[in-house]
Amino acid sequence: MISVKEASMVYDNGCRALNKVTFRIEEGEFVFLVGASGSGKSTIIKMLTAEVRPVEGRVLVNNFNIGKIKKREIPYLRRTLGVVYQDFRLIENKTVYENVAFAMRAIGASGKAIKNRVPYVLELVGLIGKEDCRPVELSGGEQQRVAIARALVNNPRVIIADEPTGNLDPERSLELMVLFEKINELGTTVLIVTHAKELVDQFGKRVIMINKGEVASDQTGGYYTYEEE
Ligand SMILES: Nc1ncnc2c1ncn2[C@@H]1O[C@H](COP(=O)(O)OP(=O)(O)OP(=O)(O)O)[C@@H](O)[C@H]1O
Repeated sequence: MISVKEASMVYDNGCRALNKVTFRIEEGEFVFLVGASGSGKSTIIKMLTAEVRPVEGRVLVNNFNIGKIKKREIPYLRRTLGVVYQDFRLIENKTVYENVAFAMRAIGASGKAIKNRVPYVLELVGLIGKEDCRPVELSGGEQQRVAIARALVNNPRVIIADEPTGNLDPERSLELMVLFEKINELGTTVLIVTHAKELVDQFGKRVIMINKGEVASDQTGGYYTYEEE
């Protein structure tokens, strides 16, 4: 569960990126986070992953209090979150299988657990047959699926994706959103930052719109609009 209450965030240079932001995301929800460039979406993601801290207000993520979290607790917070970035961030000299298995090894999973789990997530994201490929041998959409498999492999409670379709064509973007929907149906909470207006409208999910560091609207049902400055 994610609970953000009256949270503000100010960068070191004095830029007030978030101003008294409030929203709550329950277990199992599917939420789009939208807003113009510079409105504060990435800052919200950074706050949820404890890369930055609120200067006021309260932010709870899966029972961790981000304002008070100790440095040594941050890896445990992050294990409850699977984060997917626009630029994939895969390890270039490892295969698809190894990229995903690596995330399990990093938290000390047994060889047996890895052998059981990795094929399951690769099948879930539609990458069976690509296990031995290196990222350079894959399309953009396939690379993004590897990133999603890696984010999912440790069974996080929440998947957070920052512009996951930013580098994909409309057809691949739609397929990717369908995959996120499937992951959500299997029980994982999904939070997606996106500029892909058509997709957001098409899926009819809850949409939180950020404008100049504040929540401008929070409603379910798709259609949204904002002015790019
Ligand atoms: N490291 C930083 N130091 C100082 N100011 C920053 C930093 N990162 C972001 N900002 C500022 O904070 C505000 C919010 O930025 P943020 O990256 O959260 O926006 P965004 O909605 O994710 O934009 P985009 O859609 O372009 O990725 C902007 O005014 C930006 O200039």
